[in-house]
Amino acid sequence: MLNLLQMLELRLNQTLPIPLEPFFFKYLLLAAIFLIILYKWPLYKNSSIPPSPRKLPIIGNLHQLSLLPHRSLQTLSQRHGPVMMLHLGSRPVLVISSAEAASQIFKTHDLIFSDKPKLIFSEKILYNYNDIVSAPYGEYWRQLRSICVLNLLSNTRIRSFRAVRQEETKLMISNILQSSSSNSSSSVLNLSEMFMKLTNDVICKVAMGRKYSDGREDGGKMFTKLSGDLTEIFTRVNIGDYIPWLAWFTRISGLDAQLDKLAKQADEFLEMVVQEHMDKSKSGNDGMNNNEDHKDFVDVLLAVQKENALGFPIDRVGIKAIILDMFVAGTDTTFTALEWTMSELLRNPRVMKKLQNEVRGIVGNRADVTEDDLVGMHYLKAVIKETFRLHPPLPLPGPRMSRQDVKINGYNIKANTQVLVNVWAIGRDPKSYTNPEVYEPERFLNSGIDYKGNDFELIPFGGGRRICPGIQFAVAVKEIALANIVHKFDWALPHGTKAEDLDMNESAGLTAHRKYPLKAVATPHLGCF
Ligand code: HEM
Repeated sequence: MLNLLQMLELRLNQTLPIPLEPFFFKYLLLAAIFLIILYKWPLYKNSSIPPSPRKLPIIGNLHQLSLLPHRSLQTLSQRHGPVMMLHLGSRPVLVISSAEAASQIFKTHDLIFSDKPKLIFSEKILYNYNDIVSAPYGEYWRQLRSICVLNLLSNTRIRSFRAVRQEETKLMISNILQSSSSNSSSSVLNLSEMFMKLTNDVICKVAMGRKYSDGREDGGKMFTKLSGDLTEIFTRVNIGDYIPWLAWFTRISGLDAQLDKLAKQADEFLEMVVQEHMDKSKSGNDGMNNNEDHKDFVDVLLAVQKENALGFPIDRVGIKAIILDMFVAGTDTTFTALEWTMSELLRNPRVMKKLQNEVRGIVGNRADVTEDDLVGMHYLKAVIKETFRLHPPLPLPGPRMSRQDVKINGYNIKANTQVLVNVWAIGRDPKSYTNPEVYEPERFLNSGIDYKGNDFELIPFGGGRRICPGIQFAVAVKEIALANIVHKFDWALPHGTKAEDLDMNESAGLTAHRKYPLKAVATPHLGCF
């Protein structure tokens, strides 16, 4: 080292017009080394703040995120650890990538992390944070959530919609049967489209009393356009949410105007739905809706409003915001879950066969699988868990926010820090699962691990007090659809595509759909029709 310094000193003295004092030279060199170390040295050498990849001025770490941020974040966390601090623009964002660290967010410090940050999407579309998904933690959120949990998504209410699930599944099965018996190219089914229609129809019927997917004049067209636009807008990142002084970009990029237009369309549609329900109720023309079992969500919410049943008022905006939440949070996620499950089954014929054996063993040649049959289908439940593990529909759920300073893994986290829990990376963590990249439902057969928020290695629905209230709703739709599909048909990929060649890429956006729709060919199973 000393020799190297002396050589450098000699070299510089030969190059520069004035000779350097040896004393000055050494200090110059030491300063340079110090600066290099400071630049190279990761921030986490300061043990009180979480490790952090090197950031650039202004954009912070934004350049390190790809269109599939859960994958880029997994790679970064493999270098920097399961508790890592990024800067998205000027915004510090804590990224959590292990079950242990997630338990600190969702359990140990759940109350501190129960807030949501302000994002332009929520402001414009979700009634200025007046819905459940984006409301700040506090009394208003608690009230809406309790309406949702007690009145809309309770076990009793979910059970009461059993007939809707069965009926819509039956319709899907008859559409599959129709296509499969034609010998034309239409016998290749677009399963993604079918699953989307199924979940949309179930949620429309349950929430608003009827389907809107038929494209009819009275709301159908409006709804179809609205749900397409909502899905599209989820793929857009608003740079102004991360670099506040670039908020003007939201305006010139057209996003601002697009959000305003979408918000107006959504409100017009919901206003029409609520008004229709009120008119029916006034005219006494709401048919069976006096029967608690046949009430849709709008009926229930109007009754809660009228009777002040929960001891606090709920206004019209609150009602519309809750109904909108059911779509925004419920349709895309549930359909995506079905899409990935069927993709994995087509890619893993061994698992498909084993599942078919279980379902056919229980149901036999009866025409329909009923919800009572599902109780004994343990392999089906393992298949669903394994798919949630590898393909959580929300790989990186919307951020939470810390409400006060707190310590995570010994690191100081300041109040108002956004937190992203990388659910996708947690499901593939080799510390929690052996051969994590392999699709193997058997791993859940003799395991108590569930997705209801207590086992942090499997958290597709999040955790803590803001855990998804729609778990049962989503799983009920998924189980009955899946069991019927594998019971009644044998499945193959189109045009002789080999199972291992099925494209499994994800699309960009908050919900990770398949990048390309899932297409397959169905052959009716003898004796099931
Ligand atoms: C497979 C389907 C679904 C998945 C994977 C899913 C996942 C999630 C996740 C990850 C969260 C955020 C939780 C957190 O921050 O910890 C959430 C919140 C929420 N979900 Fe779901 N969800 C699904 C279906 C549904 C359905 C069917 C509904 C309603 C009908 C629903 C309604 C909600 C609501 C209202 C919230 C906000 C809860 C709050 O902030 O208090 N979800 N969901």
